[in-house]
Amino acid sequence: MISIKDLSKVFQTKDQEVRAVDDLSLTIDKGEIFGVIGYSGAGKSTFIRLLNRLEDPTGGNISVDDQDLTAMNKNQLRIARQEIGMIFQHFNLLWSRTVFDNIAFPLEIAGVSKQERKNRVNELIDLVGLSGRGNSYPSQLSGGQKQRVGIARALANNPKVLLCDEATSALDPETTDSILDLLVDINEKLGLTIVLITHEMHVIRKICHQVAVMEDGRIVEQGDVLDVFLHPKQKVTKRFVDQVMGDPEKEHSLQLINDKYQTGEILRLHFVGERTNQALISDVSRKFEVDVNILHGKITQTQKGAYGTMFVQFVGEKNEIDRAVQYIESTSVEVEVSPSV
Ligand SMILES: Nc1ncnc2c1ncn2[C@@H]1O[C@H](COP(=O)(O)OP(=O)(O)OP(=O)(O)O)[C@@H](O)[C@H]1O
Repeated sequence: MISIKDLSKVFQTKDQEVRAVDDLSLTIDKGEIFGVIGYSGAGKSTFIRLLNRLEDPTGGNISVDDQDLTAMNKNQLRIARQEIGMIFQHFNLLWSRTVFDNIAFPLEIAGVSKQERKNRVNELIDLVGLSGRGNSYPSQLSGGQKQRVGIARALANNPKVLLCDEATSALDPETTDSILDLLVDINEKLGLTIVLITHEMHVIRKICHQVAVMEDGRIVEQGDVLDVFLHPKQKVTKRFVDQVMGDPEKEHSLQLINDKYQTGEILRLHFVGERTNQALISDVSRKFEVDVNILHGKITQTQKGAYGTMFVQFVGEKNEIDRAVQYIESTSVEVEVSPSV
């Protein structure tokens, strides 16, 4: 769907050359929610602006649906851009226009008739959950509502790709979640490919299928969100994973657990997929003669299922504990008995 090859952007300032994007290659599949995460200065904004040529590359190619964006002239680019919607951190709405007229704007530019515009805008207002607010002005809306207008406007021309430039960074955590839910909803309903940049791992965890970690203009790690969460390789990736998970073993030393709970058996459960912790724990207590105490842990949900670590204590006959452990081993949950410090 999107194929990026050897993409570079060099900014020439008075006294130095900045390689904001440095020889970057990436493939993004159709229908995917693809997140790029990095700290400030990593080159994320430059990267996403290159994807619709708001920024012209110094080198390399970008193809969307086998169309080479980098080879297009202005006129071809104008048409191609109708297939690529974009939303921004600070919404970029037209303040003197109503919600309705903001969303209608790209349709006016595309030469869509008045009646068709009206139908399409009303449809979009409903899709983003702003029914009844068509006549409001942006200044009368909350941050979350403004971003909903931004999303509706970006979707007006039925794009195949939606680019999100730190779309939730200006919003509080609850509003962030509702906007992220809306993006997932749109991705599922419309089969839209979404590329987002962020510095928040929470955003990646909650909605992305794939993640790329960016540092100094390059992708230093990339993969399935769950895989990257489970096996972060680079230091920078580990720091991002710690942002949402903390490190359960650091926070609560195993030694402490072992000292405190000396009866039964201590187990470390590692959730890596579909099963939720509640289902497994209640299954075990129902099926076997063991008491299960949850001691400590953190499980989080990603688009590909639950993941995280949990420490539990099983109390009961050794025989029953062994059977319960065998049962857990037959599931997707990894189990370690008497984990070492
Ligand atoms: N127009 C420009 N002229 C010169 N240097 C630039 C320009 N735009 C970006 N840069 C430089 O390119 C590098 C990458 O910047 P970019 O804004 O893409 O990073 P970022 O990861 O999006 O960070 P932030 O989230 O802080 O915007 C930085 O060193 C920045 O100073």
